[in-house]
Amino acid sequence: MGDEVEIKAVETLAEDRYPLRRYSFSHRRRDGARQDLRREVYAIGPSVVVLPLDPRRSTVLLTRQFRLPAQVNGDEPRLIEACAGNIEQGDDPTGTARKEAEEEMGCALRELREVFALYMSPGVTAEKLHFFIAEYEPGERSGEGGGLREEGEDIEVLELPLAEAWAMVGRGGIVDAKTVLPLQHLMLVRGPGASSPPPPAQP
Ligand SMILES: Nc1nc2c(ncn2[C@@H]2O[C@H](COP(=O)(O)OP(=O)(O)O[C@H]3O[C@H](CO)[C@@H](O)[C@H](O)[C@@H]3O)[C@@H](O)[C@H]2O)c(=O)[nH]1
Ligand SMILES: [Mg+2]
Repeated sequence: MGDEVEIKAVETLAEDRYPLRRYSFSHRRRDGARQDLRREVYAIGPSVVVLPLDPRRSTVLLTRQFRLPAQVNGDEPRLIEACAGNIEQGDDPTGTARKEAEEEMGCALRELREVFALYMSPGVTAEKLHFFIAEYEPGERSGEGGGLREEGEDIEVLELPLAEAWAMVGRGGIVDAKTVLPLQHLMLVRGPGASSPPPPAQP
């Protein structure tokens, strides 16, 4: 990078859950000219996304929770999502994936495998998401899930056949990118799996 980017000033515009910072900087354009710019960055640290799969029945565990930005947009606000959470200082991605799966879905994870780490909105936020595929057993629950009530979480747990979850993406029933990506990954690497739907089961 060399002298391509020079940060000149950083202001914190807001600091509640995460800091919102304004950077004044100059950078070198491809034609060699220097340009001064100001950009705001929502300084969210790394997070995890975890999609648990029962490989025998080809089902996945998902969550449903209220999301204010969808409400503000006039969309259905109770979004179906893969379990996700921010990595707290001192924690690592794998530990956070296990903790979030327990808190949000009451799910004890077996095999846990990171498949990719992606920026979801790099024009706006520094947040990078570590995506995990995990395995779970339908009978093994560590708790009720639901999230942390004291933090305002009210999370419903859904168990769906992978093929049905993927069909919902096509119908617009799943509109969250961090959920579509691991579902698509599973469809690519293993296909829909079990051909007959599993019996209804509470995860
Ligand atoms: N006080 C306060 N609390 C907040 C705010 N926003 C969220 N929270 C609380 O902070 C916790 C966030 O829970 P996580 O499980 O860590 O995050 P998430 O809401 O599931 O969102 C995850 O996915 C997003 C992508 O879709 C990510 O952008 C996000 O960083 C995180 O990884 C929840 O208890 C929520 O109520 C806020 O503005 N103020
Ligand atoms: Mg969460």
